[in-house]
Amino acid sequence: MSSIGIYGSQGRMGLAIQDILASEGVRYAGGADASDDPVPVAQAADALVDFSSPAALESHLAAARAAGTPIVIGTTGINAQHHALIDDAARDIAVLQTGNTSLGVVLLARLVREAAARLGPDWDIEIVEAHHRHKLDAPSGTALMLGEAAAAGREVALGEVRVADRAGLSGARAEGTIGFASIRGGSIVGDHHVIFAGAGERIELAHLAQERAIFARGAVKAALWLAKQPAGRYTMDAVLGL
Ligand SMILES: NC(=O)C1=CN([C@@H]2O[C@H](COP(=O)(O)OP(=O)(O)OC[C@H]3O[C@@H](n4cnc5c(N)ncnc54)[C@H](OP(=O)(O)O)[C@@H]3O)[C@@H](O)[C@H]2O)C=CC1
Ligand SMILES: O=C(O)C1=N[C@H](C(=O)O)C[C@H](O)C1
Repeated sequence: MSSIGIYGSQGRMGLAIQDILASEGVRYAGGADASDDPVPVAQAADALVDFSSPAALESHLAAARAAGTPIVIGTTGINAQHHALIDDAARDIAVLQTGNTSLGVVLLARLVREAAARLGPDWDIEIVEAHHRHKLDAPSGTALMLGEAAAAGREVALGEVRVADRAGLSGARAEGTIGFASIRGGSIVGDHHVIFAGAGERIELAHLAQERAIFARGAVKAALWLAKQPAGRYTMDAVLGL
């Protein structure tokens, strides 16, 4: 039986993953949280999942690398420096980083890329996400992932067209930009709408998460798949065979 260790084990996602391990036929190798040493769990597990904090990413990657244990990074709010750390670790171990582990969102990103490629820049792209009141980062990792998909469809770099703040006298919308808006409230698990607004018509592609178990199942599936891969950086598309 394969075993999985969890960084962020006592958080919302950590507990959701622990809830489903037995039914997925997986052994729990233990977890680590803010005040714990990440090394023992890395040594005990066949694969790790990280749903904790960007501040912990460097030490979690170092522990996984030292133990030679593959790791799924689900933590969001990560920046270019974090991505460089992930690329570096992926020279020695298998690492999968994703803003969303659900099958539905991975497929949605495909559809967004396709729509963005077929609709010209006169179709404005806006991404609206809604999450629970406890979420720390914005835009969500998923919104950024969908933005990357839209930008890839248009063959532009997201960093050059991204607009995340329209407070104040922001002026008319610049053609070709991709806008982001974030809503926070109550217990919303995670909603994402990608709006393609044309002249006189609009297309909306959306994913509505109704329970955290969808992310937990995807994370476990990814970890079991990753445990069999050689060193390298992977995405959920590969896990799901898309
Ligand atoms: N990719 C995906 O599909 C999904 C990603 N997420 C992302 O996962 C992350 C966690 O979300 P969620 O479970 O809701 O958050 P929670 O705040 O509920 O849990 C975070 C957990 O991480 C631990 N933690 C915080 N800081 C550190 C640290 N420095 N070192 C080790 N552990 C730490 C906390 O431990 P302590 O309590 O001791 O501080 C806590 O157990 C977020 O970034 C979120 O956006 C969430 C859902 C799906
Ligand atoms: O913090 C959350 O809860 C979630 N975070 C991820 C994100 O930032 O996109 C995934 C999911 O939407 C839930």
